Amino acid sequence: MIKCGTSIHMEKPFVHVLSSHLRNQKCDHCYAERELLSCSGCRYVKYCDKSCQKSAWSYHKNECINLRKLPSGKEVPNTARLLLRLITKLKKGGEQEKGNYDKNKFRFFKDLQSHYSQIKEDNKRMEHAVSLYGVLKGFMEENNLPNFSEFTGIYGRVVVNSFNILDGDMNNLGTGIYLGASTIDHSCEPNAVAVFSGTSITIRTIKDIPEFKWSKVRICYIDSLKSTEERRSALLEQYYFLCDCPRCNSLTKHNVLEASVECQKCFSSISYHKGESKCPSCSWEVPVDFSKVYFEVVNFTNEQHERMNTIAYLDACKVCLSKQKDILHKNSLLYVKTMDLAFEASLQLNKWDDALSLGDQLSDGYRIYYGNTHPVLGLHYMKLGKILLLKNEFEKALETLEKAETIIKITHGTEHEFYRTQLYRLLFEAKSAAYGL
Ligand SMILES: C[S@@+](CC[C@H](N)C(=O)[O-])C[C@H]1O[C@@H](n2cnc3c(N)ncnc32)[C@H](O)[C@@H]1O
Repeated sequence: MIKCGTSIHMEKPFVHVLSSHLRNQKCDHCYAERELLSCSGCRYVKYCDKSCQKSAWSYHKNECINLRKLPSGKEVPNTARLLLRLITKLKKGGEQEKGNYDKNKFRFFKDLQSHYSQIKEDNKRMEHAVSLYGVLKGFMEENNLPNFSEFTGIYGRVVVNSFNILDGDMNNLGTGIYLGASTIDHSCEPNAVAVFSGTSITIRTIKDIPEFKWSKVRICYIDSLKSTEERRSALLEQYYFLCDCPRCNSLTKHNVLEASVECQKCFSSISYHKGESKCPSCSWEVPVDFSKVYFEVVNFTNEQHERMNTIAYLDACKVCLSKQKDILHKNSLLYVKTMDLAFEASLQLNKWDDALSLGDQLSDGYRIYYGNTHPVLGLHYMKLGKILLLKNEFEKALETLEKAETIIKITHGTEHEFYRTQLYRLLFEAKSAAYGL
């Protein structure tokens, strides 16, 4: 038995690339945020010190020559840089590099799934591949560039096996390929999670795994705050498989709650979208004319969510929430998604009272859709704890931060920098203030 909160795999990236929007803030090699020195060759990438620059030279040297020619202010797409590094590495012996995922089990880059035939049939992906091939042609000598068919195989392996490299706060920092970790399949009800220290990946169990086998480890490839239909179509579109995990397959509590309405007598959930029209708890019957107002609310909310694709507006969220009141159940997906947007918007506006009341309810929604031991839930409690500290509500802050600690100890571990620096500091502050130390 492997207990939850165990690190079962650690690995450095086979290749990685820092997102270009962060190149003036973070070291291109270790992703640390310090004072940076530009590479004297290209002036495009920056490092925190000479040692990082030296370590990065093996994969930067080739791109450096090309980045020098780049007109100032022009950016190279992240995937193009990743591919450039990858192709160069494969040419220089990387094909023989093994990525272990167990003591005696390993894979080479060629062993990664490419979904070659599906990619060839996928117009969107083929357009992307053609445009990246064009960028690389401008960057590489022709004899170093694989032919287009070989390139499509490499491109397929990249899109199917890449990990988003995240910081402790779950902000996206870059993209990496990890040969060993890429063996792990997906489940919408995962038993493991990937966390990062700089560019290194760690896979940690978030549930106990009896009779541990690698083939039983599952991480979640996508955001869980989605309906079964949305998750399945995202996985099919991006990874070319139809998910048949327990959450997708059965009538689990999420499945029932996804599109549920609120019983107007006892506030239980009624799985209206799935055809239920009677409250399973008190037998209250949904009125016949209910569907008109239900679909009006659902359509209105969906339109607003689409408008808030890049930025959430607190006022718009509040209008949605007031329309949803007494119609959608508090744990229905659309309600939770609206709360999620409203919470983010209130943080952006420093509206702490709004954030606290939204955040409290949102915790329950997160527990349902992300599960009890997910980094998103741990970070959420941390955000609430910080606000409570700001508002001098020290005892509540401590209680909330302890909830964060219980989760982050499992998902990140106490050795993770995020725990040691950020969470530990907040806990110390809350304890000192709560006990008057
Ligand atoms: C990163 S790879 C995972 C390892 C892969 N199974 C392998 O053997 O290389 C991602 C691919 O694995 C397959 N896969 C992952 N999770 C799956 C699941 N739950 N059901 C079916 N196929 C899955 C899909 O083909 C997907 O594109």
